[in-house]
Amino acid sequence: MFTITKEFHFSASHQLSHLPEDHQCARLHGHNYVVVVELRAEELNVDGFVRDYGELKPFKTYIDETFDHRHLNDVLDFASTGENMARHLYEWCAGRWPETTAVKVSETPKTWAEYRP
Ligand SMILES: Nc1nc2c(c(=O)[nH]1)N=C([C@H](O)[C@H](O)COP(=O)(O)OP(=O)(O)OP(=O)(O)O)CN2
Ligand SMILES: [Zn+2]
Repeated sequence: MFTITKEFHFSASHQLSHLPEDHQCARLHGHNYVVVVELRAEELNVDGFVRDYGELKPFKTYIDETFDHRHLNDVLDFASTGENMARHLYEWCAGRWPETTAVKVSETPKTWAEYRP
């Protein structure tokens, strides 16, 4: 089994308004997000790739245009927890690249949320 990963970055603000008022994440704040997409294949293609990293460029475009320097509450119809973001981004990738196996999202240098169905 072969596994490849590629990392993407964006900066955004959000507010987890469903949390109690005294929760720090209920306040408006921002993160420098890191997203890692993982793809797997039993066999390599004729180029020796699981998939060319360059083919993931539309994901960078999607992230840049949809999330970068935006307020996530304005662009998402679900609460922007790391877990929900990871699932949303996994579904976006898996709909295009069937080799997608997981997406991880980091909000801070110490935290990671992963969606792996
Ligand atoms: N399971 C989750 N818990 C939390 C999420 C999340 O998405 N999933 N999000 C947040 C906050 O938005 C943010 O990520 C901050 O989290 P936290 O690590 O608690 O904050 P600090 O960086 O201030 O933590 P320190 O331990 O003080 O460094 C919260 N929880
Ligand atoms: Zn946050």
